[in-house]
Amino acid sequence: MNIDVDQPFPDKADSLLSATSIPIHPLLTPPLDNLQDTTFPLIRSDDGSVIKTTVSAAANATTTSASTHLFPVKVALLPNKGRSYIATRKILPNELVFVAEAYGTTMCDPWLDCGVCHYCWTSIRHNKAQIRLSSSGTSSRVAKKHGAVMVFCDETCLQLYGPETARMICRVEQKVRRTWSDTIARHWKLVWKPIQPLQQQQEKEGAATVTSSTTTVPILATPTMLLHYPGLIQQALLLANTRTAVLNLKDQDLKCFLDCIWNALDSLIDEQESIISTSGQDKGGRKGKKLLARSPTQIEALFPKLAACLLGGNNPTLTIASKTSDDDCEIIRLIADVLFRRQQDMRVQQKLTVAISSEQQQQQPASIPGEPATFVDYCAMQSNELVLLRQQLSLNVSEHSNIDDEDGNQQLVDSEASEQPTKLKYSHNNHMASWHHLMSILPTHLLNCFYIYMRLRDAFLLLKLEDQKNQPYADNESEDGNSNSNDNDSDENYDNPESNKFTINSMLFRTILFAEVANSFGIRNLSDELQGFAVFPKACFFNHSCRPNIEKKRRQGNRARQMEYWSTCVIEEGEECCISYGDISEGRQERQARLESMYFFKCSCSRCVEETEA
Ligand SMILES: C[S@@+](CC[C@H](N)C(=O)[O-])C[C@H]1O[C@@H](n2cnc3c(N)ncnc32)[C@H](O)[C@@H]1O
Repeated sequence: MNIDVDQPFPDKADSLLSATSIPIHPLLTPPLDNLQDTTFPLIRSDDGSVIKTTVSAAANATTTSASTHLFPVKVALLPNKGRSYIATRKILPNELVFVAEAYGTTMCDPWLDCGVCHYCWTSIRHNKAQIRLSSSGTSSRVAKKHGAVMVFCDETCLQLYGPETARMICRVEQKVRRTWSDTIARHWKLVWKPIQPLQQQQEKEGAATVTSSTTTVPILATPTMLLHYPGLIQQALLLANTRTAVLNLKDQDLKCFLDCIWNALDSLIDEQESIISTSGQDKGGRKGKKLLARSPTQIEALFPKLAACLLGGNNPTLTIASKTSDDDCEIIRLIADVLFRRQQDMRVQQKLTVAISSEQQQQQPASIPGEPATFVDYCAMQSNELVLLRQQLSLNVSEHSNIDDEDGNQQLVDSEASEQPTKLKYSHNNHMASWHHLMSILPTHLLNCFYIYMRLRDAFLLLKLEDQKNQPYADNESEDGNSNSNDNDSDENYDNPESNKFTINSMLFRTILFAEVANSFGIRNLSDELQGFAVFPKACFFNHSCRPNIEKKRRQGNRARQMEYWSTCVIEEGEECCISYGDISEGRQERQARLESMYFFKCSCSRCVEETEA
């Protein structure tokens, strides 16, 4: 697999954080208080109890910046393995070398309301604090059974988790869990309103070309036009129009191909959403007047209809009123959790920017090991989007070989794809034919990602409308219905701040989703049952070894949201510190096959190298 592990997403982090000015809820990120009452290094006896505390001179000397120097590991770049933790000094057996805090977490459905705390994942014994939203208004049996509920040991755990985040996740869940209505969606007519005809725009701005790493591709649209779906669909098809061609794309081109498709999907969704929310413009054509011309039932049917129209024809497993999949809800909860925590980070960042002068800011280290993770750390994790797509494509490229011609040459199934840009006439139907061709060459897993994204966008739209209904322009409209606002008002002035929290685009969605893939840790109880999963961005630099020298353990009590990393043997200074990703008792071939299919890499640990040589 040819993914560039040395250059994952980090460059995106800053732009994602600053991209929007979404208001955020209060800071509720728990402090890593364990660091204050723990002296390092800890030495653990064989039975697990801490028997000896020897504080090294180096650790003693650094009393100022809490965790910076406490952990005897640092991130280094290793050949063929990307980033990894290495020891900064000799580590003795049974030392606690690292503690990581979970950032995004989600509970598996069966555990939602069965006495496991959403914050610390331990069984709730005594008190119980709950965030529960009424399940009224939803006809889903699943929603009625579970409702939208999150339970916590007590107020402390709830506060540490964040009551606002919990409430918002419950609201999202409630919307996601309702069944999409087949009947209403069937009668709902989508209105396709091109923002600007393609040909007109091209004539005005002239055609251009872009050089990808393999080919020179004519750009069918200028940068402004790239925001609209016809140009994006054409662009993607010019890069690859068969499964084999997609599989053969170099990483950079494959990313470009995916960007085009996701942006086209965004454009198609945005167009429909904007028709719904701006069709009631006032006489002056003022933007942002959310006078809804559609009935709530029609609005509810928008996304089911869109999903059927954009994905249905090519995904036999998808029907309009697809049953709520528990798996979908689990990942949606995780994405919502990360999204809302990102907003907390933005609040903190804003505060920091005010409090710290720019000179001081330059002195701040980018990321301190052991400090609570932020969205920037989340983005720094390796994204597995490309490698996952390649895996899924190669799995079923042979099943769909009829899409390629007999010689394996690329075949333009859709005649429009071969047309010259200047001859193109704007026709929504033509573009939809190209779109459906694109969908037909993508693996089902990617269509499912689109589906999850649409369910999330749908839930967010409904929540925004719900909030708007509760606060209908009270501040902006006088009794006679005329606006009191001046012309400089931005769109945001019409929005309720709460609604602004329900904002996502495909870039953010992909960043969160594909960093989670193969980077999250399963959360298990003492009986080894999977309760949920969580992402520990700072622990994600522990590479795998089939002969690990680090063992991970969940902390106990209400620190169970933290993961501890203990040495299992002597680790010399500069040596790589590795955990094992799952079972290592199998033979070499089984181990390697599992690692490749689950984590997308060929293991190059010392044991695998030795066994291969032998
Ligand atoms: C959780 S990440 C670990 C951090 C990663 N090295 C990075 O730079 O972000 C897992 C990825 O690290 C690489 N990796 C981990 N263990 C490895 C090993 N034993 N051999 C080769 N690559 C490994 C693989 O690319 C794998 O997908």
